[in-house]
Amino acid sequence: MKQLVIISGKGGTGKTTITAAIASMAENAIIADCDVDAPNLHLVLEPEITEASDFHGMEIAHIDTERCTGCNICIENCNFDAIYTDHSINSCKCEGCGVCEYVCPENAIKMINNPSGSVFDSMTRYGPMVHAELMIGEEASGKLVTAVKEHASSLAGENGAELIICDGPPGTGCPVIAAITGADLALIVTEPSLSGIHDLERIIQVTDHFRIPAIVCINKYSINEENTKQIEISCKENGIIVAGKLPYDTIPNKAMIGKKTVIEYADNEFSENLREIWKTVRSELCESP
Ligand SMILES: Nc1ncnc2c1ncn2[C@@H]1O[C@H](COP(=O)(O)OP(=O)(O)OP(=O)(O)O)[C@@H](O)[C@H]1O
Ligand code: SF4
Ligand code: SF4
Repeated sequence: MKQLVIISGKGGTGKTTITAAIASMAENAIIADCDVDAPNLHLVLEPEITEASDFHGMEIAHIDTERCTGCNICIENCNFDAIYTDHSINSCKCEGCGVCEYVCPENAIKMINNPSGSVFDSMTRYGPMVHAELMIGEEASGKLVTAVKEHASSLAGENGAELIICDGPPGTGCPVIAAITGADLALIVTEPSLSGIHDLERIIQVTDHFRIPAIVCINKYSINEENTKQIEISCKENGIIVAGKLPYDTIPNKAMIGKKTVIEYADNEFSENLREIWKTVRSELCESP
């Protein structure tokens, strides 16, 4: 079984548009929305949830009021002002450091699991999908990405799937690292804006560092053909394959509004370009060790 992750560095370059299109062309695949901070693949693929499970990001403190003598040592030692004067915990402020549990002379504090999101196993018209949501204000999205990928792997095992397609998060931080971990290939969707080029360089440093083979797709290339050329030259110099280019077009927006993938929405040059990109991605996946 192979794992493809679609990432970009810069947000809004078209990862989800391209992931949804690939999901509609791939066969025998599991789709995983690893953009857990701002998931939107479900808007196009309209999954029906078959199972929901709680996600516990990090532990937070809990005070047993029966044991507590009110000495305030915990309040004095909490660096996050997370303990109220009535010795209850502000769950939004608690960082789960465990200092209060350590200093409490009455052993009145325990660290407990804090539900901070959900993972959903679902079914779409293109096969099983895993997605997730974080509760408002919750962090630990890297751990939630890992949970989504674990669910996707076990669904892949149950269904005998040959491929997991992960829509990755933007950026280069912890959630991205969680998303690319174990991937056989990263498809980097970039755009020829200055920030797109800058973030392309940064995300390639990340994939290089973790030794994940990467190829590039230049989306919205027509917004700046000079910069597009620059990206192509730089990829060539660095031995990175450019799987294809897509022009700026109204099709992706119209398709998204109609809850369709670009492949479902249009049968024209734009969708043909996407089919060619998928062919290249598939052959690179087959060649990955
Ligand atoms: N080739 C294109 N031409 C014009 N608009 C496009 C093109 N590709 C994508 N878009 C539009 O750009 C916007 C962002 O696309 P999309 O949501 O796929 O990006 P993303 O990288 O997944 O974003 P995020 O970082 O927020 O997850 C959407 O409105 C989409 O319709
Ligand atoms: S340190 Fe322990 S006993 Fe003291 S106020 Fe905090 S919870 Fe209560
Ligand atoms: S676990 Fe850390 S952050 Fe949370 S209440 Fe205790 S001392 Fe404060």
